[in-house]
Order: sequence, then C-alpha cells, then structure tokens
Amino acid sequence: MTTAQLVEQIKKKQSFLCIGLDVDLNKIPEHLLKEEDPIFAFNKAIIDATHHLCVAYKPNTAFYEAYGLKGWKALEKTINYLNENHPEIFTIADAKRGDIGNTSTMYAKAFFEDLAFDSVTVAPYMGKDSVEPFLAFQDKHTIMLGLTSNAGAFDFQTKLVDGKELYKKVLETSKTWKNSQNLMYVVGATKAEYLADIRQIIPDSFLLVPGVGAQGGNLQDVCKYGMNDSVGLLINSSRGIIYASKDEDYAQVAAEKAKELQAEMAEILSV
Ligand SMILES: O=C(O)c1cc(=O)[nH]c(=O)n1[C@@H]1O[C@H](COP(=O)(O)O)[C@@H](O)[C@H]1O
Repeated sequence: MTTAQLVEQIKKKQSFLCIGLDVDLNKIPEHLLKEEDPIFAFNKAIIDATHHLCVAYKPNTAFYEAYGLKGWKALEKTINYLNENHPEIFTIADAKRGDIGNTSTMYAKAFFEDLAFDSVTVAPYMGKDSVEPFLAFQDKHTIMLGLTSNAGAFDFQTKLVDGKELYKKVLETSKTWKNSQNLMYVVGATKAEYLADIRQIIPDSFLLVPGVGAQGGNLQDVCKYGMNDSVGLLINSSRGIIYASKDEDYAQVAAEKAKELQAEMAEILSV
C-alpha cells in the first residue's frame, strides 16, 4: 500500500487508529482455547468487529513467536485473512528487526514477501547497512524506532552525542539513506512533548505512535504536536482495545473501545 492510499483511507474512515494484535493465550476468553487455532479465532473476531474503525493492524511478532510453529501459523493466517478480506488495511509486522545487510534482506523477504505485510518495524542501532535492505522494497514501509515509549528510552536515545540527542541524530541520518522515502518512524505516545522537535526533523513522515491506553499516553497531546498536513499519524492501542473484556462479548467490547478512539480522532480531524 502506498502512503497516498493510506491517507485516503484515513480521510474516508475518519480514523488513524492502528489496533495491536498482541495475543496472549492467558488473556483471551477461555472458550476460545477449545478452538483448533485460538489465536487466529481471536484475531478474526477482533478484525471482523473493528475493521471499519481503524486503518491498520499491528501484530507484534513476539506474541506469535512465543507459541512456536503454531504461533507463526496463526500470524500467517492473520495476515492472509487481512490481505484477502481487507486489502484497504495497512498492515504492520512489529518485529523490530535489523542486522548485517544480507541478514536484513532475509528479514525483509520474510515480512514483505513470504508474509506480505505492508511494513515492518526495525531497530536502527546497527546503522545504514542494516536498514537499507528493508528500504529497497518498493511500496513497502520500514518503520524505524525514533523515540520509544518505554522508560528505557532515556538510557540511550535522549543522551547527548556531540551536543545533540542521539534520537535526533538517528532521525537526521536516516534521511540520507537510499530510498528513505520508504521510512516511517515510531514515537511513543508517552513522549508527546518531544513531537514538536521531531516534526522539525521529519515534517512529512508518517509516525507510528504506540502507548495510548495501557501505557498512559494522551491522544490529544500526540495530535497537537505530531499531526501534519496529511495527518501523518497512526495511533496504536493493543491491550486497551483487545482485552477490554475477557467474556464472550470481547469482540463487541473491543469495537466499543475502538469506536471511542475513532470518534475522538474524527473530532480532531474535523477542526
Ligand atoms: O514498535 C512498537 O510498536 C512499539 C514501540 C514503542 O516504543 N513502544 C511500544 O509499546 N511498542 C509496541 O506497541 C504495542 C503497545 O501495546 P499496548 O501498550 O498494549 O497498547 C506493543 O506491541 C509494543 O511492543
């Protein structure tokens, strides 16, 4: 999916919501555990109930890898279900990869070709030659960690290097890489006060913003400082939506939670 198509969907649905499919078998309704593939059954019900309210889904691969072959199979079924039934949805493999060049190429093939995701999250720590192999894929997007939502972000990312915060250097440097137009960036919703500075460096890029809901980030603050002329934001909520109920009505309650966020977004878009 191109960025222009994503913006079109945002305008059509009046939503820039991304729903995180971080499936933990200890947190899903018990009756699903009898299903042949409980993870996929859970995802399918969530997708069926919420796809009209969001523009993206983000399965975090850790939650699938933790269940071995069965988990990977459920991830494959989930992305295939989305691509077959909802090609208008932007898909994010939250895998946070990045390695020496030839290895990164294989990671990119895994998520862009074998699993046919639109995008993958990548950690920039190994530098240019670890990220460029992802950027080489046309109409695919590499979502690089910019400033993360967790407390540990202050351990390295905000430290001064030659008088400048490291995360700013990373953002600036990434703009010089080949096919940098395929980059998007992760900025945690808990770091909304940094967004004005971040927008000075990357005014036009899309930002994936996790951390609203369970981590306490605020949607209004993120939009105030992070939104650009083409919206430029995908706001992710995982636990706050998918685990809002552990009963049989979980998908309906998830849709209610998604609707609350979508309504807030529609209001922001209308002013
Ligand atoms: O790359 C991410 O998506 C990510 C980056 C970050 O800085 N913080 C962060 O929470 N995430 C992911 O976003 C999701 C947040 O989930 P909830 O806190 O349950 O909404 C998880 O899948 C995290 O791994």
